Amino acid sequence: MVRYLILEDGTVFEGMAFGADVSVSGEVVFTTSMTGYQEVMTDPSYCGQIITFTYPLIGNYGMNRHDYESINPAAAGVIVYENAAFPSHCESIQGMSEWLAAKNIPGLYGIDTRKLTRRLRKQGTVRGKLVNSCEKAQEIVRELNETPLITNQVSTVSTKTSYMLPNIGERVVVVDYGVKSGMLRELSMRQCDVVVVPYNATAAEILQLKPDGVLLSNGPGDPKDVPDALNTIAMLLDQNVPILGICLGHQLMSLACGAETIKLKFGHRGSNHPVKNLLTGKVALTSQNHGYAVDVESLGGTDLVLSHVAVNDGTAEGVIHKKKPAFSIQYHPEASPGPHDSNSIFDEFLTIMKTYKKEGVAHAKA
Ligand SMILES: NC(=O)CC[C@H](N)C(=O)O
Repeated sequence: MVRYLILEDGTVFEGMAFGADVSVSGEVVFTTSMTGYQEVMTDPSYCGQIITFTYPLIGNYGMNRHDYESINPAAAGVIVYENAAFPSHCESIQGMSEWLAAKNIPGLYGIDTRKLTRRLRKQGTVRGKLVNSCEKAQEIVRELNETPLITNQVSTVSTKTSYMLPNIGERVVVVDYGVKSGMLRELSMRQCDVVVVPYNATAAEILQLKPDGVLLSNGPGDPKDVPDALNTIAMLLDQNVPILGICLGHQLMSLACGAETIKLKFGHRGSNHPVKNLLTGKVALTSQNHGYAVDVESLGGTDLVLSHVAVNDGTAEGVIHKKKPAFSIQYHPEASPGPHDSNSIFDEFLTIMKTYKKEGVAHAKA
């Protein structure tokens, strides 16, 4: 069956349908990851977006039981060049198309994904719609131009109630803005006693859980769409609670400290983005998925120091608080299938929590 991608500027790509038979609109983005499509498609940070894979063959090892970043995917749609119709892997339990159909996500294959990607790089990310007929293309283009991007993604993907992943180590409260299960896995592997709370949990509710540290998770959309989080984070900083912010969590912590965020032209999505640690001079390859970034210029008047930069475009990739036990990074140290260069970020967080616990600082005012 034929399927089309219609962009807000009127461009039409004709390809073939796979996955669910529904039409969706969303922000069209591209990822350069060569593997890990199951993790990408289930990462809640893609909520409302149509993901284009630049790697030409996707779906070849099927879908397995383990590689979910969330059980209910939030991505709007998927675009690939070739969709492997006959996956082969001993752990595969389902083909990608079957899985997408079950999750009500439409897919488009057989279009020139290089052409689409070049367009997104040139023009920046655009709104688009996946449809089975382009008869009403003009109407669709008008609709795309008149409808703003959705802004409620965090409340859509965040947990509605708190839950625990009990263990014997440090108590970490994870504020779920759209948390990837990989982050919880990294904390559990380090025996952290994890409590996950909804995105709108108040500072009082978080402090009542007596955290040794707070992890501000990744999540979808514009950080400025979650204004209530800023006050909560500022109060946690004020109480000297050790904080690690990742991706959206990093952007929110930066905003809470008075910095600004900007929208990137076409974002960073892929698993080989080089990041330079300005403190050690070392470069790590990282997995990334973000469309916004902390504005380097805006850090000047704040208590934040720029700790990491993207080698490709010089944008901010991490900050450290000058006076509080808090730091945050834009990339994904928990990345699965990798790279694992930055996995030690979780160990650093653990060290900070242990130090503060020993010195009794974290609970001093709680
Ligand atoms: N992975 C994330 O947390 C992404 C953060 C934010 N939604 C952005 O696109 O920049």
